[in-house]
Amino acid sequence: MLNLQIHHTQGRFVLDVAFEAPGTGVTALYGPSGAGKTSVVNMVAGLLRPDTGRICVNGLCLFDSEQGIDLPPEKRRVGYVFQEGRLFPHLSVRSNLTYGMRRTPADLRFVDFDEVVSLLGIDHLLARRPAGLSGGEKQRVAIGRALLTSPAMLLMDEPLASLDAARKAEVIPFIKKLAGHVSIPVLYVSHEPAEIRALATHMVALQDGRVTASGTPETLLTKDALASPWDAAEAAFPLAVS
Ligand SMILES: Nc1ncnc2c1ncn2[C@@H]1O[C@H](COP(=O)(O)OP(=O)(O)OP(=O)(O)O)[C@@H](O)[C@H]1O
Repeated sequence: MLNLQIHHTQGRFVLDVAFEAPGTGVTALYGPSGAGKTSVVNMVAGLLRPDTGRICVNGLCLFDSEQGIDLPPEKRRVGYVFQEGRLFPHLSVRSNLTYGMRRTPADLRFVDFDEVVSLLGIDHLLARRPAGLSGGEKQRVAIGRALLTSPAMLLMDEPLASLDAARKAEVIPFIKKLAGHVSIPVLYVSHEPAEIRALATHMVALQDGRVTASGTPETLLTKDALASPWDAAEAAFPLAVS
């Protein structure tokens, strides 16, 4: 189970978020630009410190302001996949993959190199450098690198945002397969309903720094349940720029 309850003020933006999500499978963090999705993910990763609150993953507390717990990022055992992969350009795909694995103590490793390479279909890419990969291939390698640290949780912040529709369709089945393969929670930021329907078993909708809904994509991604705040925001945008 992921239990999160945070309060944080950054500039004029107030984040007041609380939700529970399953301890395995993909939970989508859904909402329009500026809702606070990346801030939440960065707080789980330990890159941003909430003013107050509590963040626990499957019984391990990463942050608890009342108890004075604030684990540094390297102690949180969280794998992070960013929008644009951020692979090391000077290293081969194999060395990119083994980078995090080598930094994880042997007794904490539960993910096997060959297993991940086969799961993500990247065996034929191992000798190449990132510059010689397509966008979809780069993201599959970035996912493999994060997974090979044997994380207690995987954070994915719009990992498909830089890809076109065909590349997205190529990567989604791999993410789905890996989420079914490992028993850790995956927190997946997206503002695309189709992506969420394809991948997530649970979703949390954010708007203006608050949770507006939490439940299954099937129940929440209906026009009545979620469309109105989005439609209103999107309808206002063209007026604002005209
Ligand atoms: N360091 C900061 N100081 C002040 N405000 C900030 C800071 N970082 C983020 N914000 C504000 O916090 C709000 C939430 O930002 P965040 O990046 O978490 O949203 P998001 O939902 O991930 O958006 P997007 O989908 O565009 O990435 C925004 O209004 C942003 O301008």
